[in-house]
Amino acid sequence: MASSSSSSLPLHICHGNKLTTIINRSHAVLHSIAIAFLIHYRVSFFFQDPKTRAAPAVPLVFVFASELLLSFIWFLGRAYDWNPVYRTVFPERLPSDEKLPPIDVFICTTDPNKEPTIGVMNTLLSAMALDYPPDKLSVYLSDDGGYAITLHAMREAWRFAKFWLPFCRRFDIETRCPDVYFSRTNDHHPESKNSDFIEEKQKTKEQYELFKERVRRAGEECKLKDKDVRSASNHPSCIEVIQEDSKEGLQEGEITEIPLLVYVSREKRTPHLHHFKAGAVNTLLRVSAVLSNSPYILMLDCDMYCNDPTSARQAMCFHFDPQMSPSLAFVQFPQAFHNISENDIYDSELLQIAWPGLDGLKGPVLSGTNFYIKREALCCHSIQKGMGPIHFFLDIIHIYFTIGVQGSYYCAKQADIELRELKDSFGPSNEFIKSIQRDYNKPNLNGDEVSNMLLKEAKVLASCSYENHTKWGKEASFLYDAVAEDYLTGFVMQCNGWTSAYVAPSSTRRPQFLGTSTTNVNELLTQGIRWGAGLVDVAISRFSPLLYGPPRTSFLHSMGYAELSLFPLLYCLPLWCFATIPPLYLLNGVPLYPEVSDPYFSVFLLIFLSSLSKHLHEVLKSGRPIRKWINEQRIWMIKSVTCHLYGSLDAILKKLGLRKASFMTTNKVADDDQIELYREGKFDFRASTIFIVPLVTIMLVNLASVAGGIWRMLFMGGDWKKMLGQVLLSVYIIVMNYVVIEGMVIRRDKGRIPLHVSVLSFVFCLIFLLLGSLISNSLF
Ligand SMILES: O=c1ccn([C@@H]2O[C@H](COP(=O)(O)OP(=O)(O)O[C@H]3O[C@H](CO)[C@@H](O)[C@H](O)[C@H]3O)[C@@H](O)[C@H]2O)c(=O)[nH]1
Ligand SMILES: [Mn+2]
Repeated sequence: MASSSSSSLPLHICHGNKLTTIINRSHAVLHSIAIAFLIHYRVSFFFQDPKTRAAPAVPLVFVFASELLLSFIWFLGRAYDWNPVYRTVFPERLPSDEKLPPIDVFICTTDPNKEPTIGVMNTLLSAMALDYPPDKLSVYLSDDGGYAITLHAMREAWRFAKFWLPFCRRFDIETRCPDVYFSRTNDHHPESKNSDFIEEKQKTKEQYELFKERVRRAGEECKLKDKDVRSASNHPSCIEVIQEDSKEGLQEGEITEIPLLVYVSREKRTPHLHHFKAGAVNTLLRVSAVLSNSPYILMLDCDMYCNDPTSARQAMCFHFDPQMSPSLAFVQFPQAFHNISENDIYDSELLQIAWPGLDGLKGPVLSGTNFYIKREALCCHSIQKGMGPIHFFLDIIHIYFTIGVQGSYYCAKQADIELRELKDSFGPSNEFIKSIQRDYNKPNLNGDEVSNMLLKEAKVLASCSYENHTKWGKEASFLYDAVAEDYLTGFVMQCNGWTSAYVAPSSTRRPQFLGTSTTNVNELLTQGIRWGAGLVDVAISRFSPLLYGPPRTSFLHSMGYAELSLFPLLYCLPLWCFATIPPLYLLNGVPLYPEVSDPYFSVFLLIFLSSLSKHLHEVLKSGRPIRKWINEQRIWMIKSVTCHLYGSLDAILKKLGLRKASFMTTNKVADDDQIELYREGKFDFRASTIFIVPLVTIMLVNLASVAGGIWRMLFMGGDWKKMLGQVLLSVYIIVMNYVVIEGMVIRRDKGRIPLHVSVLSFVFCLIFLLLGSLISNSLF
């Protein structure tokens, strides 16, 4: 609990759920006992006389290893159940606007072909229209491709903002992303019948249409220009403060307060590593430090618009809490999406169990977007309490800069040493070093000398060689050691003593941010490779949570982080094993599980049902239907055997120096027939063969095994009691992934599985079963 400075009422409250915690902990105890029995059963098998064993040891080694891995990852995940907390905020209790601190908003974009410019501008406009004093808001757009269209569209967006912002403010509009607002057919605004409102709305809408048309036209012109002048991976830095070029559009005497708007395209040269989004954000961190230097930063992906304009005030409820604020690095809001269909076949709506779970331990994971972070925490990572040594150095630097050579010799010399140290960490820019100490500083950027000097400095800070031989990306700012820069940076900050908070919207509030999710198999799994690789990058790096976490952060907190970083790897191995080895032995009539009459059979069944029902409980508790549970199970299996395998491999190969890091940006453009398939709830199997072939092959292997197994029981005197475990496992796989069979043999539409993919998979399945049977028979 916290109390506001102006009243005794709390700005936010934090609550747990005792009953759920009791259920979770009891479940964990029972499940652990069952796992202990399982381990006992398997271990005693290996102590049996090899001549009298019912099954060969080799497949059982794989199966047992998989069972151990699954148990281990299950154990790590218990950290989320330990003490999940939920938070409620009361932004209306915040002190008056004058006391609110300034905020810089960072938005990243990289490729207008995958990230439509109008969408990016909508994100930008929604951020400019946040319910926050406009003079305390600065919006930066990082354009990693350096495209002329983006800069051009930004100037247009600025012009449109002169209509959009006053309209939103005057009528207190809730939906401040213009595209979403104007595409709604019914307006529930209390003044929707008021003629004044109708007129203003119509006028603003016309301006919006004009704005879109100008951007569209500019897009066509710029396409030609961009082609011959520059390339996305090779261009100089370009920084522009977008501001008034004419009085056009403004009525007599009308002044609109518009946040500072800055276009930043960092320099890119081919041999220089640019570190993708992390590199872009670090550039923004430096550039904004000399232009506005706000103590708080809101980070947004270009496809994540502000859906609740009060999110900044919600975040401030924590930053204004005197108890929490000194160590609080960031407030994270959930990643929710606007384009998810009702049946959500790709399980895009993230069930964020880890976030409240970690929030109750020390703080949730940083999710890359939708968070308000303290500049100091991001920039320096180390936590400075009161007059720590860094503050002392900074004070000396301050004296050095203010009194210069006339200062005492001692101070100057001491400052020299410290200045050199700071430059070693943060690079050679004096302006930047000064900004570390200086508070908020929004210069008047109206073409005067100061602004020219600052813009020149900003360009230096955005050059591709600026970070050479500094601590950028290594010890300060967004770290470069993993493609999941967000997860890694948040973890290291928390290991350095910072905390964080997670705020899901309460039932009466709207989601604070809404983004675009993947709506086809190819994008889903391509993104899954990057996420998988990014997380495993961390698991096998010097920051591996179980090794790096304790004693910097609690063991439970490290366990939670370890679960996230290890799950792609630790699920893909056992799932591949269960999808192939038990069915292969089922086909050959060799039991790998105890027979039905054996009491240990119930142990296996119990563990299986206990995991499923725990998951079902989580889904139902969050208010989702059973269908969500099925989707989650299915997508978990599909991702494990495809993208998480490739992602883990990618991370391992990078570690061995056999591959370079890459970041495939998600495509935010969807074509009509793809959207139609998605709305109908049909899988779009027009995806890379490397994704579909494993799925189809596994399905064929399991189908063949169940059919072969039943044949054996019926006609070859097989004992069903011994094989039931394997039959159940394969049937479960088949039932949960029925969509694959449907895509292979039933569907006739465009999104079905192409014949050649089925044929190729059939060949793989045949090879696996033949070779596998040969080997398994020779093992006896
Ligand atoms: O070289 C690059 C590559 C990407 N981006 C931007 O990074 C953002 C995220 O990229 P996207 O392709 O949309 O990836 P997602 O998988 O949707 O993003 C999720 O995963 C990322 C980590 O992989 C996080 O950084 C994001 O915040 C999180 O939303 C977008 O705004 C991009 O424009 C850059 O600025 N430069
Ligand atoms: Mn995205």
